[in-house]
Parts: sequence; C-alpha cells; structure tokens
Amino acid sequence: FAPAAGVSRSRSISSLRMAETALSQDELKKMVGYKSVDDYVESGMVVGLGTGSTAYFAVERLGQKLKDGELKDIVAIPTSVRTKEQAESLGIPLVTLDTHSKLDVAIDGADEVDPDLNLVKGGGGALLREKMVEVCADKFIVIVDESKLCDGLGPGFPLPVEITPFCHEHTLRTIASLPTCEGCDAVLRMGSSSTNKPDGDEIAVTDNGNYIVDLHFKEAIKDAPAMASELKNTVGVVDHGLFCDMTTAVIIAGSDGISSYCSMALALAKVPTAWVPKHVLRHALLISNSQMRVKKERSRSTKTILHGRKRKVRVKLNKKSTLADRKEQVAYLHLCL
Ligand SMILES: O=C[C@H](O)[C@H](O)[C@H](O)COP(=O)(O)O
Repeated sequence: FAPAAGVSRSRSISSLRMAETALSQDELKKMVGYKSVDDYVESGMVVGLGTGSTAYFAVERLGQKLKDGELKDIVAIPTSVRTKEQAESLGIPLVTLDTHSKLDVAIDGADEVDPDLNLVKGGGGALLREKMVEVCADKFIVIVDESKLCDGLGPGFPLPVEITPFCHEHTLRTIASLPTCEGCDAVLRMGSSSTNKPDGDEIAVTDNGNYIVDLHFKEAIKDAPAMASELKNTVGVVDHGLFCDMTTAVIIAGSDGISSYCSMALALAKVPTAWVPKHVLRHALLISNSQMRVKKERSRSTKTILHGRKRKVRVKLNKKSTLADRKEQVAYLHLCL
C-alpha cells in the first residue's frame, strides 16, 4: 500500500512505538477510534456515527467526552440500529438526515482501503445508511487497523451489494453478469446481516428490510468507479459497498504507530504548520522565493522538539501560485513528514 498521487501522508508526532508492545487488534481499533474523535470533533458539530467494531470506539469516545463536558452541543446521526442503540446507551443526542442534511464530520471503519482511499464497506451490512450519511458530511474520516490496507479492492474482502427482496435471484444473476463484475462469485448473504460469514439458514435482512449479495473477486477490481456506476445503474440494486472519492482522511493504526493519509483538499487546509525534516526545510527555503514562503516557527512549544531531526515551519503559499503549484508543493512537504 502506497498512497496514490493526490494523497498525502503524515505520521503522528505523538506516534506510539508499538513494535515492542504488540497491541491486539481491538487495542489498535480503540486507538484510531479515540483519535478520530479527539482530532476531528468539536463542540457544536453534527457528527455521523459509523457502524462496526472500529466505529464502536469512536462512538464510545464521543459518549465519554460529552459526559465529561469536554464536548458540548453535539448532535449525531447513527448509521445502523446497532450504533443507534450504543449511542442512546451513552446519552449521545441523536437526530436524523430529515432534520440535519449537512454533517460537519462522519467517522467510520472500512473493510478495505486502496491507495486512492477508495473503500469497500458493508461487511457489517450497514452500507446503505453509512453511504447516505457519509456523503452528507463535510469530512469523512475513515478509521482502520493496517490489516485493511490493500493495493487493489476486491480479492481481500467480498464486495457487498444491497438489493431488494423482490426477485432477488434475478437481480443476483444480473449483477454477476455485469461487464465490470465478470468472473465474480455472487453469494446471497445468509443468517445475520452483520457478518458475511453464513451463520443461519434464513436469508439475511438489513436494517432497511433488504437482502445483501457478496461479490467474491479473485483479482483486484480494475476500475472501482466504473463498477460503482454499473452497479448503481442496475434495477433492483439499492446500493453497494464501493465508497469512491468520499474519504477525507484515513487514520491507520499499525505496528509502528498511527499514520494518517489525507486527500489533497485536507492537506491544503492543513498546510499552514507542518513538521519538516531539515533537508526538506532547506529545499523548501530554496524554492521559497517562487511560490512558497517558509518561515521557521519560533514558538516556545516548538523549542522542546527542536532537539530532534525535524523543525516546525510555517508554510505560506503565495496567493498567485496556481492550484497545481500548490498541490505539488504541499504533496512534497507532506510526503516528507
Ligand atoms: O457495514 C459495516 C461497515 O461498513 C463497517 O464499517 C465495516 O464493515 C468495517 O467494520 P469493522 O470496523 O468491524 O471491521
């Protein structure tokens, strides 16, 4: 997994060195769940609450912070019955898209994340409500442990597609014969809708009263946006688990700490202050006369960290520089962090 062009990467300065401590997968999920709320949720916000074992910890953290009074005036929109119940048990005030069509931020897990930050979601059967809520958020923050990263979506995790119960076998066959889905094995989900492992004899039913078909691919999906559009245009398909061009940032917990990758839009928004290794700072200063102004930051808080190899710099982009210039420079700085 390496971020694609247009995606920038940064490693948390407070990155915990976890190699020696070998945290469990649940502990990794808790770290990213808590970090997402700490970094992206502020008082007064409308927050989308995802579904699954990772999003669970973000909901838990939000409940804690509201209870402690660290956050106030939050309303949240859950993406499943399970999440609604958890949020209610924590006293998180809930609303719906009917009254709040615009969210400040939505936080959710994912089953797979590719280098373009496209996702497969819906392993837990909540894809429709997740997509409805998350497309309405200004920022969509994805939280995963590193096992979810992949070079191509598909072979590592079956792609869920939510379909109407009416003539579902016909719809299943139609999906399997779509050109972009060629070669996939389409399997109707059985038992509980919250897992793609068959655990019952009845057809699984989603929170919306629909069925799910899991598409098993042997090879990586070549063009996820094309497949997304073909599936969406199939009559009988309600929605699918491909979440393309939606992710603002992904926070990843791995054996060597917490990393985050973000879309260029967020990198541009975040650029004013950055931690930059010395050699990058020299380079940045060299090009500072053209489109970018880089000043060493002299705050007291900075000094404590100046002993290290990095310098905190304030980066200002010249207003006259083109968007392409800015993207190139910001990408360069972020990739070097
Ligand atoms: O329907 C479920 C959702 O799409 C989940 O976000 C996804 O399955 C990831 O879940 P988990 O965090 O439990 O791996």
